[in-house]
Amino acid sequence: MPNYKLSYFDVRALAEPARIIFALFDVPFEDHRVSVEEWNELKKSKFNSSETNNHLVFSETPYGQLPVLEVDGVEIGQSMSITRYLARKFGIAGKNAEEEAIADSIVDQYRDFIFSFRQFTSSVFYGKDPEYINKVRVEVVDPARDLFLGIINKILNKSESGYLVGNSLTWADIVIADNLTSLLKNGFLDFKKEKKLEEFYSRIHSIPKIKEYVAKRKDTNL
Ligand SMILES: N[C@@H](CCC(=O)N[C@@H](CS)C(=O)NCC(=O)O)C(=O)O
Repeated sequence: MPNYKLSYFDVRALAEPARIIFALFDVPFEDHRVSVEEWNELKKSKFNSSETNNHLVFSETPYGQLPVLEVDGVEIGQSMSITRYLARKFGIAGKNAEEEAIADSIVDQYRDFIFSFRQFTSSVFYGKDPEYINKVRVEVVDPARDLFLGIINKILNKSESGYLVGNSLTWADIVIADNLTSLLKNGFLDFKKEKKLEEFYSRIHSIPKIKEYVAKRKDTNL
Protein backbone atom coordinates (compact mmCIF):
# COMPACT_ATOMS: atom_id res chain seq x y z
CA MET A 1 0.00 0.00 0.00
CA PRO A 2 1.54 3.36 -1.00
CA ASN A 3 1.91 6.24 1.44
CA TYR A 4 -0.69 8.88 0.71
CA LYS A 5 -0.48 12.47 1.92
CA LEU A 6 -3.28 14.88 1.06
CA SER A 7 -2.52 18.55 1.67
CA TYR A 8 -5.30 21.11 1.74
CA PHE A 9 -6.71 23.90 3.87
CA ASP A 10 -8.74 23.04 6.98
CA VAL A 11 -12.04 22.85 5.08
CA ARG A 12 -13.95 20.23 3.07
CA ALA A 13 -14.31 22.06 -0.29
CA LEU A 14 -12.05 20.66 -3.02
CA ALA A 15 -10.37 17.91 -0.96
CA GLU A 16 -13.35 16.30 0.73
CA PRO A 17 -14.37 13.87 -2.02
CA ALA A 18 -10.83 12.42 -1.88
CA ARG A 19 -11.02 12.16 1.92
CA ILE A 20 -14.38 10.38 1.61
CA ILE A 21 -12.95 7.89 -0.90
CA PHE A 22 -10.08 7.09 1.46
CA ALA A 23 -12.60 6.51 4.27
CA LEU A 24 -14.88 4.43 2.05
CA PHE A 25 -12.08 2.01 1.21
CA ASP A 26 -10.44 2.09 4.64
CA VAL A 27 -7.23 3.44 3.16
CA PRO A 28 -4.97 5.24 5.63
CA PHE A 29 -3.63 8.62 4.51
CA GLU A 30 -2.01 11.66 6.06
CA ASP A 31 -4.67 14.37 6.19
CA HIS A 32 -2.37 17.40 6.13
CA ARG A 33 -4.37 20.53 6.99
CA VAL A 34 -2.42 23.59 5.88
CA SER A 35 -2.91 26.84 7.79
CA VAL A 36 -3.09 30.13 5.90
CA GLU A 37 0.24 31.15 7.52
CA GLU A 38 1.91 27.93 6.42
CA TRP A 39 0.50 28.40 2.92
CA ASN A 40 1.83 31.96 2.67
CA GLU A 41 5.31 30.62 3.46
CA LEU A 42 5.01 27.84 0.85
CA LYS A 43 3.66 30.26 -1.70
CA LYS A 44 6.51 32.69 -1.65
CA SER A 45 9.17 30.00 -1.57
CA LYS A 46 9.88 29.44 -5.25
CA PHE A 47 10.72 31.25 -8.42
CA ASN A 48 12.94 29.34 -10.79
CA SER A 49 12.97 31.03 -14.19
CA SER A 50 14.96 28.35 -16.03
CA GLU A 51 12.55 25.65 -14.90
CA THR A 52 9.42 27.61 -15.75
CA ASN A 53 10.51 29.46 -18.88
CA ASN A 54 10.12 32.78 -17.09
CA HIS A 55 6.60 32.11 -15.89
CA LEU A 56 6.13 32.48 -12.18
CA VAL A 57 5.57 29.33 -10.18
CA PHE A 58 4.02 30.64 -7.04
CA SER A 59 4.75 27.84 -4.65
CA GLU A 60 6.29 24.45 -4.09
CA THR A 61 3.06 22.75 -5.16
CA PRO A 62 2.75 21.49 -8.78
CA TYR A 63 0.38 24.23 -9.97
CA GLY A 64 0.79 26.78 -7.20
CA GLN A 65 -2.41 25.81 -5.38
CA LEU A 66 -3.92 23.22 -3.06
CA PRO A 67 -5.03 20.44 -2.84
CA VAL A 68 -2.05 18.23 -3.60
CA LEU A 69 -1.92 14.47 -3.18
CA GLU A 70 1.48 12.85 -2.68
CA VAL A 71 1.67 9.16 -3.50
CA ASP A 72 5.01 7.77 -2.30
CA GLY A 73 6.46 11.21 -2.99
CA VAL A 74 4.85 11.69 -6.43
CA GLU A 75 2.81 14.91 -6.35
CA ILE A 76 -0.56 15.20 -8.06
CA GLY A 77 -2.29 18.58 -8.33
CA GLN A 78 -5.86 19.56 -9.35
CA SER A 79 -8.61 18.33 -7.05
CA MET A 80 -10.66 16.47 -9.62
CA SER A 81 -7.61 14.74 -11.10
CA ILE A 82 -6.77 13.59 -7.58
CA THR A 83 -10.32 12.36 -6.98
CA ARG A 84 -10.56 10.64 -10.38
CA TYR A 85 -7.21 8.95 -9.77
CA LEU A 86 -8.46 7.54 -6.46
CA ALA A 87 -11.77 6.54 -8.05
CA ARG A 88 -9.95 4.58 -10.75
CA LYS A 89 -7.62 3.03 -8.26
CA PHE A 90 -10.40 1.83 -5.96
CA GLY A 91 -12.91 0.90 -8.68
CA ILE A 92 -15.56 3.63 -8.57
CA ALA A 93 -14.72 5.48 -11.79
CA GLY A 94 -17.49 3.72 -13.77
CA LYS A 95 -17.91 0.12 -14.94
CA ASN A 96 -16.95 0.73 -18.58
CA ALA A 97 -15.61 3.53 -20.78
CA GLU A 98 -19.08 5.02 -21.30
CA GLU A 99 -19.88 5.08 -17.58
CA GLU A 100 -16.48 6.64 -16.93
CA ALA A 101 -17.21 9.33 -19.52
CA ILE A 102 -20.62 10.09 -18.02
CA ALA A 103 -19.19 10.27 -14.48
CA ASP A 104 -16.46 12.61 -15.78
CA SER A 105 -19.01 14.78 -17.54
CA ILE A 106 -21.14 15.13 -14.40
CA VAL A 107 -18.05 16.21 -12.50
CA ASP A 108 -17.19 18.66 -15.30
CA GLN A 109 -20.69 20.07 -15.00
CA TYR A 110 -20.09 20.46 -11.26
CA ARG A 111 -16.85 22.29 -12.06
CA ASP A 112 -18.78 24.75 -14.23
CA PHE A 113 -21.04 25.38 -11.24
CA ILE A 114 -18.27 25.77 -8.69
CA PHE A 115 -16.66 28.43 -10.86
CA SER A 116 -19.60 30.54 -9.61
CA PHE A 117 -20.01 28.95 -6.16
CA ARG A 118 -16.35 29.56 -5.33
CA GLN A 119 -16.83 33.30 -5.64
CA PHE A 120 -19.02 32.87 -2.56
CA THR A 121 -16.83 30.37 -0.69
CA SER A 122 -13.61 32.33 -1.19
CA SER A 123 -15.35 35.57 -0.10
CA VAL A 124 -16.40 33.81 3.11
CA PHE A 125 -12.98 32.15 3.58
CA TYR A 126 -11.13 35.46 3.20
CA GLY A 127 -13.66 37.37 5.36
CA LYS A 128 -15.06 39.81 2.74
CA ASP A 129 -17.75 42.20 3.95
CA PRO A 130 -21.27 40.73 4.39
CA GLU A 131 -22.87 43.07 1.86
CA TYR A 132 -20.46 41.92 -0.84
CA ILE A 133 -21.00 38.28 0.12
CA ASN A 134 -24.75 38.72 -0.17
CA LYS A 135 -24.43 40.32 -3.59
CA VAL A 136 -22.40 37.32 -4.79
CA ARG A 137 -24.99 34.98 -3.26
CA VAL A 138 -27.94 36.56 -5.03
CA GLU A 139 -26.42 37.66 -8.32
CA VAL A 140 -23.90 34.91 -9.01
CA VAL A 141 -24.60 31.74 -7.04
CA ASP A 142 -28.40 31.55 -6.96
CA PRO A 143 -28.85 31.48 -10.76
CA ALA A 144 -25.89 29.09 -11.23
CA ARG A 145 -27.29 26.85 -8.47
CA ASP A 146 -30.71 26.71 -10.17
CA LEU A 147 -29.14 25.58 -13.42
CA PHE A 148 -26.85 23.04 -11.74
CA LEU A 149 -29.48 21.48 -9.47
CA GLY A 150 -31.89 21.36 -12.43
CA ILE A 151 -29.34 19.22 -14.27
CA ILE A 152 -28.76 16.91 -11.29
CA ASN A 153 -32.52 16.52 -10.82
CA LYS A 154 -32.90 15.65 -14.50
CA ILE A 155 -30.25 12.92 -14.20
CA LEU A 156 -31.82 11.52 -11.02
CA ASN A 157 -35.29 11.52 -12.55
CA LYS A 158 -34.03 9.24 -15.30
CA SER A 159 -31.97 7.02 -12.98
CA GLU A 160 -33.45 3.66 -12.08
CA SER A 161 -30.83 2.92 -9.45
CA GLY A 162 -30.84 6.25 -7.61
CA TYR A 163 -27.16 6.70 -8.49
CA LEU A 164 -26.05 9.31 -11.01
CA VAL A 165 -24.33 6.80 -13.30
CA GLY A 166 -25.38 3.21 -14.01
CA ASN A 167 -26.49 1.01 -11.14
CA SER A 168 -23.75 1.54 -8.58
CA LEU A 169 -21.77 4.19 -6.77
CA THR A 170 -19.25 6.28 -8.72
CA TRP A 171 -17.03 9.16 -7.68
CA ALA A 172 -19.55 11.52 -9.32
CA ASP A 173 -22.06 10.59 -6.57
CA ILE A 174 -19.47 11.40 -3.91
CA VAL A 175 -18.48 14.75 -5.46
CA ILE A 176 -22.08 15.89 -5.95
CA ALA A 177 -23.32 14.65 -2.55
CA ASP A 178 -20.52 16.48 -0.77
CA ASN A 179 -21.29 19.65 -2.68
CA LEU A 180 -24.92 19.33 -1.53
CA THR A 181 -23.57 19.41 2.03
CA SER A 182 -21.95 22.77 1.25
CA LEU A 183 -25.12 24.10 -0.37
CA LEU A 184 -27.18 23.00 2.63
CA LYS A 185 -24.80 24.46 5.18
CA ASN A 186 -24.69 27.81 3.40
CA GLY A 187 -28.42 28.24 2.82
CA PHE A 188 -28.47 27.48 -0.91
CA LEU A 189 -30.57 24.34 -0.64
CA ASP A 190 -33.80 23.40 1.10
CA PHE A 191 -34.61 19.69 1.07
CA LYS A 192 -38.28 20.47 1.75
CA LYS A 193 -38.40 21.68 -1.86
CA GLU A 194 -35.94 19.17 -3.29
CA LYS A 195 -37.20 15.68 -2.48
CA LYS A 196 -35.25 13.90 -5.23
CA LEU A 197 -32.02 15.50 -4.05
CA GLU A 198 -32.81 14.61 -0.44
CA GLU A 199 -33.34 10.98 -1.41
CA PHE A 200 -30.03 10.95 -3.33
CA TYR A 201 -28.20 12.66 -0.47
CA SER A 202 -29.53 10.10 2.03
CA ARG A 203 -28.62 7.21 -0.25
CA ILE A 204 -24.98 8.29 -0.47
CA HIS A 205 -24.71 9.26 3.18
CA SER A 206 -26.25 5.92 4.28
CA ILE A 207 -23.35 3.95 2.85
CA PRO A 208 -21.93 2.60 6.12
CA LYS A 209 -18.29 3.72 5.70
CA ILE A 210 -19.35 7.18 4.49
CA LYS A 211 -21.87 7.51 7.31
CA GLU A 212 -19.23 6.54 9.86
CA TYR A 213 -16.69 9.00 8.41
CA VAL A 214 -19.15 11.91 8.15
CA ALA A 215 -20.27 11.39 11.76
CA LYS A 216 -16.74 11.79 13.08
CA ARG A 217 -15.09 14.20 10.63
CA LYS A 218 -14.31 17.77 11.52
CA ASP A 219 -17.43 19.63 10.48
CA THR A 220 -16.83 22.74 8.39
CA ASN A 221 -19.26 24.96 6.50
CA LEU A 222 -17.12 25.09 3.38
N1 LIG B 1 -8.61 23.95 -10.16
C1 LIG B 1 -7.92 23.79 -8.92
C2 LIG B 1 -8.23 24.98 -8.04
C3 LIG B 1 -7.40 24.95 -6.79
C4 LIG B 1 -7.66 26.15 -5.92
O1 LIG B 1 -8.31 27.13 -6.31
N2 LIG B 1 -7.14 26.10 -4.69
C5 LIG B 1 -7.28 27.19 -3.76
C6 LIG B 1 -7.98 26.71 -2.49
S1 LIG B 1 -9.61 26.12 -2.79
C7 LIG B 1 -5.91 27.67 -3.35
O2 LIG B 1 -4.94 26.93 -3.36
N3 LIG B 1 -5.86 28.94 -2.92
C8 LIG B 1 -4.66 29.55 -2.43
C9 LIG B 1 -3.95 30.36 -3.48
O3 LIG B 1 -4.34 30.35 -4.65
O4 LIG B 1 -2.99 31.02 -3.09
C10 LIG B 1 -8.34 22.48 -8.23
O5 LIG B 1 -9.48 22.04 -8.47
O6 LIG B 1 -7.54 21.88 -7.49
